[in-house]
Amino acid sequence: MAAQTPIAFIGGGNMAASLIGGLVDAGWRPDQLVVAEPDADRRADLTARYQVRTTADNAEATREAATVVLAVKPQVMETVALDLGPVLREARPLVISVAAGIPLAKLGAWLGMESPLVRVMPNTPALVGAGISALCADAEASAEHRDTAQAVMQAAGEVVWVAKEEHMDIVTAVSGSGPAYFFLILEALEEAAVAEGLDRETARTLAVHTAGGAAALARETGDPSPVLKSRVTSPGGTTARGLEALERGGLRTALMDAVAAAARRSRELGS
Ligand SMILES: NC(=O)C1=CN([C@@H]2O[C@H](COP(=O)(O)OP(=O)(O)OC[C@H]3O[C@@H](n4cnc5c(N)ncnc54)[C@H](OP(=O)(O)O)[C@@H]3O)[C@@H](O)[C@H]2O)C=CC1
Ligand SMILES: O=C(O)[C@@H]1CCC=N1
Repeated sequence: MAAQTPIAFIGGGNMAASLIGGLVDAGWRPDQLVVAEPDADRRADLTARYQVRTTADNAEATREAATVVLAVKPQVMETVALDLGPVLREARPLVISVAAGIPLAKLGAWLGMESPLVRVMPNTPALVGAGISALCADAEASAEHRDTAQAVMQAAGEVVWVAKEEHMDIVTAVSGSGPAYFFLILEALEEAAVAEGLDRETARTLAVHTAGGAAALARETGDPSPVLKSRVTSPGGTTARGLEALERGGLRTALMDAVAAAARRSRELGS
């Protein structure tokens, strides 16, 4: 049967919704997307927000698709993949998994097919076209499959290819989970400003624009982080005192621990 719906999402949770929002914003027509999701409220919400078609039936969504994005939790991936295997083996769409930790070989064994499979680690800024996705594919994936996966993910932001699949656990800990680290910093900065006497709206505006501005400066100049940091830090000034307090408080070590812990969890999810 000819593929009528280019992309089916299996699982319509937070990550799928972020990708769908990014794709629709980037010009994908809602009728090119279908979402299989067990929760009726969630299905209604996705249709209301993005006008995409939804179904509770994973196999039905899969049969129509040229590309299938597996966006369920790693803990339910085995069940979902074992169920969908026969349909996927017959329809032969490109399968993209966004699940943390699950290696391609394991997914392939559950599905009963080795290829075409692409493993992707996206992040939620995909919703506003500002995501970054790391991709890796097995040796069997053709250039066409890689190009298709890249085109889908590029609609939601930047992409990087990762040569060694084992590095996907580190990617997950840095850019997959990373938005949450920055949101924690934003939350703390906002609270601190309010505690010092600023109104909340002004505090939030300052915190969000400062984070966005710092990221834009790093991206557009390409200058190393220590150099950018030193340009903010006037000798004997305010920033030096602030940075001293952050180092004393262990922010650097805490971030290193966070990435190590998240990468460890990714490996656990895949074992
Ligand atoms: N959130 C993020 O920032 C990122 C997440 N990911 C990956 O994306 C995947 C989804 O994560 P996330 O969106 O956060 O999780 P969510 O729980 O928000 O989404 C998963 C969705 O899948 C649904 N679901 C459960 N069982 C099935 C099933 N058998 N068939 C179809 N759908 C099902 C869930 O429904 P119900 O709630 O009713 O169980 C839920 O709506 C994970 O593998 C995660 O590792 C990757 C990168 C970033
Ligand atoms: O928290 C998680 O497990 C997922 C993977 C990366 C971001 N969210």
